[in-house]
Amino acid sequence: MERVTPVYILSGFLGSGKTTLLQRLLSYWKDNGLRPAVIMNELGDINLDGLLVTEEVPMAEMLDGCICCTVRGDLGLQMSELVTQEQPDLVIIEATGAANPMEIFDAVTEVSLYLKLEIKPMITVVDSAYLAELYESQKGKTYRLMLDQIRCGSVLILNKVDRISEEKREEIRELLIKLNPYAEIVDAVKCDVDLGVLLRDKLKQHSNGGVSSVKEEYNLEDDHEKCDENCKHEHGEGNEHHEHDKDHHNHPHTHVSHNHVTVYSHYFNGPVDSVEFERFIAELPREVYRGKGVLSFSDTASRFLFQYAYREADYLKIAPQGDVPDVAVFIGEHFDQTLLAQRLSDLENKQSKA
Ligand SMILES: Nc1nc2c(ncn2[C@@H]2O[C@H](COP(=O)(O)OP(=O)(O)OP(=O)(O)O)[C@@H](O)[C@H]2O)c(=O)[nH]1
Repeated sequence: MERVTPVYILSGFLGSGKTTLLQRLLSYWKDNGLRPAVIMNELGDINLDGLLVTEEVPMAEMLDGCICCTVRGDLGLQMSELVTQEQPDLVIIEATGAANPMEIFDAVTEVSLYLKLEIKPMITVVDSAYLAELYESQKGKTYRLMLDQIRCGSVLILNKVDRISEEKREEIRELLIKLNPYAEIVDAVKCDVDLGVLLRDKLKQHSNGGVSSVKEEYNLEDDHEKCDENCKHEHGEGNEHHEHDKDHHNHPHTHVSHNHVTVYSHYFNGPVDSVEFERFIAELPREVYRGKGVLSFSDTASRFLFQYAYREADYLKIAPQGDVPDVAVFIGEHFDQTLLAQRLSDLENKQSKA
């Protein structure tokens, strides 16, 4: 009998903790004798999150665009290569934090028309601190996207509760219940949740979902028009996304646009001073809400994976395999990319003169 491959989808805003959860899920499945495969989608042209996934996990990359619109057409090919060549026990898709969740469901459902897939209900990771802030003003595209991601999740991981008060946590929990009364809500720090319970009980009840049943269950409107609008915008005149050189080693600065979302990648010519870089990160404009990269610092021998999410920075020592350039990717809404480029070039120049 032809095997059916379960597909899990991880949704959640940029920097909410999807990769953190992915790492936990992969170890859990491995400990339980299963062989998962991963599809990673990144808005930028480099897969930095993939550096955190061990080499034995088969992985397909969908870079330089969003699974819900610009690179949507690649999903079928990536999925079919993974499923036929690797024959994994399951596939997990980490969408970009900017992805419209209904469009991801639609894209996976299209693929399931010709590949035997069991589409598992969506897991949405919620950045409780960021949501708490946006809830105050209750406006903006980021806020609306977060709400859509919450409405589509069957399990909502209320992550980063270490960053909010007990009182706020209750407020946000109530908001989640109001937005999505069907979902299981699990509070977490660093997505540390009981995965046995999550996968065995909480996700089981909605399995065999797929886009139509999820839509019926949650009474969701079809968002196609909205996405088409995004796509038109992306393919419109003057969009650098289709013009830039795919070979990042020859092209130091790239930028794409996911409607309101701006991505800027900076490839470094050499090491920079760690203190100066930390200062640069601390002074990032508020419109930049996500940053990640691999860096060599002139004042330390190691290389670092740096993370910046909702004004919190984190540096992890790494020794990446293969040819990984020094790069920093910044994601935000309408921020001034030339200013960032200038400041980073200044850091590089200062270093080369030192
Ligand atoms: N304070 C705090 N930080 C967290 C928590 N969970 C994750 N982080 C940090 O948040 C940053 C982003 O986490 P990721 O797991 O990479 O987030 P993501 O959703 O995969 O990010 P994108 O792929 O860019 O959308 C990292 O520096 C994590 O260490 C948490 O519960 N509390």
